[in-house]
Amino acid sequence: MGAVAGEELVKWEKMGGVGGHEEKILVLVRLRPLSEKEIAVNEVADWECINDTTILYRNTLREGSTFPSAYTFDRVFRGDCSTKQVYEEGAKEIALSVVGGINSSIFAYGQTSSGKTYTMVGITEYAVADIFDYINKHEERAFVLKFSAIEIYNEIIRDLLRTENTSLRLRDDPERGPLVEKLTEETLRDRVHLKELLSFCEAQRQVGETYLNDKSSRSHQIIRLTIESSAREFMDKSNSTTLAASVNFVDLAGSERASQALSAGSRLKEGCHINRSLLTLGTVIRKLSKGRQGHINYRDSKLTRILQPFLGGNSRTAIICTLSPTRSHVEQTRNTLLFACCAKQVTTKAQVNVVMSDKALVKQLQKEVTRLESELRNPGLPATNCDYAAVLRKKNLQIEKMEREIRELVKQRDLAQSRVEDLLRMVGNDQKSRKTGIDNCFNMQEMTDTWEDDDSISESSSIYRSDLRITEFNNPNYNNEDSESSPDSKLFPPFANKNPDEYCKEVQSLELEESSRDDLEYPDPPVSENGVLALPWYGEENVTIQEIPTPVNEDREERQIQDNATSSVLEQRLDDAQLSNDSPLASSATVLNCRNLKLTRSWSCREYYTPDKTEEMERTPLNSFEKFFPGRPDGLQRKFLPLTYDASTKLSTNGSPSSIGSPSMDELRTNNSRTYANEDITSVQTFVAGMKEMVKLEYEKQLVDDQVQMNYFKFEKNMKDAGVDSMLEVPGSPVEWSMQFKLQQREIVELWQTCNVSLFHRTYFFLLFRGDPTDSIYMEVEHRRLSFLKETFAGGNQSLNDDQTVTLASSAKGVRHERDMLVKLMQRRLSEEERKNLFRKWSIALDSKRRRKQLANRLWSNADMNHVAESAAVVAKLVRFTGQGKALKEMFGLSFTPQRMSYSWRSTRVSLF
Ligand SMILES: Nc1ncnc2c1ncn2[C@@H]1O[C@H](COP(=O)(O)OP(=O)(O)OP(=O)(O)O)[C@@H](O)[C@H]1O
Repeated sequence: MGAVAGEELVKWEKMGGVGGHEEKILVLVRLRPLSEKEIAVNEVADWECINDTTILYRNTLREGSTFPSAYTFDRVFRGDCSTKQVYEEGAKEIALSVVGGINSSIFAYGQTSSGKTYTMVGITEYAVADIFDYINKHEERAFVLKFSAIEIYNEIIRDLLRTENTSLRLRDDPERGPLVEKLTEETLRDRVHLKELLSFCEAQRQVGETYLNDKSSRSHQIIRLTIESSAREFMDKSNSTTLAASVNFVDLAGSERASQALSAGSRLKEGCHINRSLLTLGTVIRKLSKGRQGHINYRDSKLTRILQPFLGGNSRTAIICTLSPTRSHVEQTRNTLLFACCAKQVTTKAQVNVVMSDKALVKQLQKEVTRLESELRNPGLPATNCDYAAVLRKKNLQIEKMEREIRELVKQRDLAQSRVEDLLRMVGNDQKSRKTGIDNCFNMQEMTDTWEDDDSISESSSIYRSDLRITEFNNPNYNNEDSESSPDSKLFPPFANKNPDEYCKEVQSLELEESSRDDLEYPDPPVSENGVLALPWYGEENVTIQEIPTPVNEDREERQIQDNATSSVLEQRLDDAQLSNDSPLASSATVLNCRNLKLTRSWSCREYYTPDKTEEMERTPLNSFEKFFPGRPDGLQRKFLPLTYDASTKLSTNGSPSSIGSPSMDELRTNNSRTYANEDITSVQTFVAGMKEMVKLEYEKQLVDDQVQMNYFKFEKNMKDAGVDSMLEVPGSPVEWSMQFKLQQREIVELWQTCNVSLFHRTYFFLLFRGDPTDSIYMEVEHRRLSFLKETFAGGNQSLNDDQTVTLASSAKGVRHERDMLVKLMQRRLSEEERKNLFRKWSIALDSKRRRKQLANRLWSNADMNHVAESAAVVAKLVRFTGQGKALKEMFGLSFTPQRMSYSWRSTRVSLF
């Protein structure tokens, strides 16, 4: 035996020694034989150990039970096995770990009368005997054995070495774990002394007679033997160490059913406490078996608090589950087996507990004091070699910290940079949209190619083409009803009644492209195969629903912005432009040529440069605003109409309906000789000034990339100086911005309503700008634009839209036409069921007439926000608009005038909104 313990110690030291070693709890099952009493009443034994590890329930088939019939454990012992065998073949290895400085615990768990006490008494005796044998055989070591014993009776801790019935307190020691205060700890003199103490404890323990057990233990008993050992050779030496560990023999009280134990009175109360604490133990074991995740309720009972270190901590643990074989106890037996199954999964991490001698401790502390003193004397210098390691560690920590800071700063810089780019892009895209509108320069052939491909994937297609119709509805001769009967109207009703001389050219190309399509009535916008809305005015960030592709067949060389331009050229051009601002009649020669700008990252230029499509454009004198449009390359001049910006300007009207949508550069065209009289002109001027700063900054950004953040602040300042600060102000707190957004959104909705703005535009805008802080600038622009429009209409004036004037009446007519289109889209794009659902939702009687018309008329009919949201959802569904994409947002651009996004395709003008 001594050899076993010695080998055990060596093994444990090899396995990790002081560092600890994880292992599962050893689970043993012991089946007791039928008692005489049970045999007398013809009880049947339903359990059988079929081998050394498996126990079988024999009546599963008969009962048709859903419980498993066989259970496997580390070791099972049949009824005829002796306790000695159980000890030798199961618990011994664990119990004797204690002599090697490793804590160990042997539990007995099972229902009442299953044989726990019977087993534990034997196990304790054998273990103690082996321990003493070991001690006797290892005279080279000096051993000190201490004995203590407690019982937990009705949740009260009692010292079993004392006769008085005093309740002991339990406290948590930070180093030693749970401690029972004032517990008697006897130092053992010899084996006889231990036997006496064991007998004394047995006598002290609460035992009572129940129906199931004449001597039923009514408490949980924990006997602890603490063993300290030191090598005699080193005992008086400074480097002597002591191994110290405890072995716990735990005889739990047995779970019982009051009905079966026929307990009453104090027995019943005891039974309640026993069951409750065992339930907690079961819960703890179950949680531990799942890997110690979450809170483990050790503190729910004194038993689990005390056992905590032995259940999942620094201890080797064996649990002996004792079973009664009788059929009448089958349920309790199964519960015990389930507990055993959980216990099998629990791991503990035992370690060799080395205790330093006082002398060794003093010596080590003295060494530490010397080191600290030396450090104090030479604060800058490491006192010893080991200090170098400390200094190195410190430096490494500093380096790590600095690296973290650098990473953070880089992140901040990138953030600032992207913000600058966003702002520039917003301003730039506004220019782009204007430029696109003016220049008709995008590659419409590509567009056509893509939009021919797939109708099903076109998201906002109907808007695109529907707006084509809207534009053409500007023709006062157009008659919607008549168009139905016209063959041409099947293709493009808006064109049907146009004067052929006027429209023939415009329609021709569309007809050619569209004639093969089946559903030409509402042609879709350019969409690539992957669902990309191919609106080329986005250049690198081509307008997409899901993604942003690079335009196909892009003439890179032509688009490439010249890299050799200098800052002075840029400045000169800006000055020229400024000059032109002062002189509206400045010649086209002063137009900024973005190709000459050294703006390699200037999306505002290269994305629009498609000279091949604009060759026929005429060069005309430009107004100051146009001249400041940096995206215009040489040769892209086209015939500009005079800028009509003055709200008070009366223009001739042709009475053509037009819904008002997003602004375009077209409406900035005005007579060069016209004076800028109203305050909005100031906005344009300041915008121009801001643009100048923006271009400058773009240039600077390239030169001093690392100073992006500084440029950003400069940019902001310049824009502020230029009078557009309010538009660029980043909203304050999220709450503040949220409130501001909601307010502004409400006002915009009201203005849309007042100004008869295109329903499609409303839908797009409403779905795109949902309150992201970066939306603030778009919200502001939209608000200003609509306010201006409202004023214009209120003064009885007209606004110039494209080459047609827009009045409140014409806008209303445009909206009416949109509603007509929605009616048709409902028929085409919604199933009957979907339509019915919509009618129900919008309270339209299913048997009423012109239901689609009714619904279309209700959409966007008031400014209630719920109504608005629902209207937008319906329109979006009809036009297949998903409302995603930053690029789409940018499509709205920055503008200060009422305008439409107009694009031309060959000679055909197409309006987006
Ligand atoms: N393996 C066994 N072989 C023979 N007799 C046994 C065995 N196990 C238990 N017994 C007998 O069964 C009876 C009950 O045993 P024991 O008191 O140890 O049960 P227990 O589980 O401790 O019960 P309780 O929880 O009520 O204290 C005793 O008379 C005991 O001698």
